[in-house]
Amino acid sequence: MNKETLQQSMYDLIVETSTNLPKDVRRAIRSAKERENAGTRAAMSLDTISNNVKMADDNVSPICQDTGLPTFKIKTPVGVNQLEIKEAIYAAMVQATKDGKLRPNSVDSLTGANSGDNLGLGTPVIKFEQWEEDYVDARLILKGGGCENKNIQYSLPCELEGLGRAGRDLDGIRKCVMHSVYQAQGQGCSAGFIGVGIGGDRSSGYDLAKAQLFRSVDDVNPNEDLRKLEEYVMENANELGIGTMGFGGETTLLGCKAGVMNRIPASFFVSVAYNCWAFRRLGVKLNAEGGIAEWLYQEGEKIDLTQGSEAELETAAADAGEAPNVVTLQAPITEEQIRELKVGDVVKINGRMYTGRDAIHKHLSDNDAPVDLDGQIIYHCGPVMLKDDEGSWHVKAAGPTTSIREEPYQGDIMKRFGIRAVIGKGGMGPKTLAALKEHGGVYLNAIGGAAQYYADCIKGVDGVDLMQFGIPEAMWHLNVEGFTAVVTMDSHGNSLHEEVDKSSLEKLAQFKEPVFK
Ligand SMILES: O=C(O)C[C@H](O)C(=O)O
Ligand code: SF4
Repeated sequence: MNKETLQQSMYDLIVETSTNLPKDVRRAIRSAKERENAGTRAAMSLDTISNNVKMADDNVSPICQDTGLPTFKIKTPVGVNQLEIKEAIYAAMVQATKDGKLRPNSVDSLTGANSGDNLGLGTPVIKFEQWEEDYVDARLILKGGGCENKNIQYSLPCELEGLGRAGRDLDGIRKCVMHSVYQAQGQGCSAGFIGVGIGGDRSSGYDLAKAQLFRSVDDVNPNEDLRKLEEYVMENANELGIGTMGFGGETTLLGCKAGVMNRIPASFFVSVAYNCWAFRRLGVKLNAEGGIAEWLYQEGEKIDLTQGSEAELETAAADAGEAPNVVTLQAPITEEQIRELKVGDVVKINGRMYTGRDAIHKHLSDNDAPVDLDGQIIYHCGPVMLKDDEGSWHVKAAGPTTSIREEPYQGDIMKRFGIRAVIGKGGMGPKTLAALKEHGGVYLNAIGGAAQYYADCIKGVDGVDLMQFGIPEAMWHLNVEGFTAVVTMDSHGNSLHEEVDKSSLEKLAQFKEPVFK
């Protein structure tokens, strides 16, 4: 294979995967849109997601700012030099990072240092397999961290909330899979896709689960039992009412694929890999020179998800038929302004906000803030940023990150620094809810994965602090216009997340009775 050609193919695979949602995934999202009633929060979120998918495609920019842990699966004929392919992938990763198609995402687990180019111990993941065909098949998945954190592994038999005993049989497996969807709530940017691995050990079980994510969304499982399981889960998981982003709604799951392998007598694992709606996985067949001969997962027409969608965030109703209260906020915000906000209100933000995620929250818990945060807004976000030749920073992608990781710190930090609003996704827990009430704060849920949509609202980067934490973790000072999010936790003790969790658990309990005997 020609070195340059191969490297270009790997680069194209990375860029396409990051920026262009596959056709099978688009089909699944379109069906979800068709099921949601116009005017609901779920329909509104799906419209934002649809716009975002189109913007990413048009701008050739990341669909979601979290370009994940890139995982390559490569099948090679006997005699092909796998080391050459590895080198080409490494070089393509570095280039794609420089070009803002990937976020620098490889972090030293002990020191926290970001390698800056996506290379490092264990990153990217490249798995090779030999096969009898005479061409190379290269596939890539960019699976982000929020959904990865919602993966779950069950060891049968076990007791499950809502569902009771899950035994060592197909019905026990069914219960685990239903539970896996419930426990993810909106935090993995639902509606999601799940890969289920039945059997194996703890590591091969997860590998099998993840391998299912390389199946086409609309294929049919050739194993009769697994086909029934997949169909059952698709039909019933959507009854849980978790909905897009966990806002409640008709579609919670967009795909379910299960695979099976043998186990040893003592172990019986059911492993579930959860993937967000931003299901970025593509593949190519290579020719003898290393050029792209064919793209995979691209059968059928390419759906423009924005076609036929009209609802905008601000016109969407909190409940069908009822227009939401739309409030414009500009920092510094007063306690009175915050106390007026209620769950379901739509907020449009103009002016300044500061990004802060994991490293910043830990830092602020025992250090002073680099800026005055009194009355200010914190955005849980790790953007993709590029510096131009003049040294100015530009936002390439900037959606929210999962807020629950900041639960141990958030309440204390808000009170200590006088922060009035935090924006993120997936909601937060009781400690933050109590702090919002006591201090007069609000939690705003942005649409997870809508990184282009939000990047477009950011009109300028006014500064940056704590760059030592790396690009995704630094505190960026952003100037925004019309940045839209929904109040999901208010200062009166109300939490939409708590409500949806409670009602979905009640619904989960309806699936307690045996189905597969
Ligand atoms: O790291 C991020 O930017 C987001 C992450 O994928 C998440 O879902 O929390
Ligand atoms: S922010 Fe949401 S859409 Fe993006 S990688 Fe994380 S889970 Fe996926």
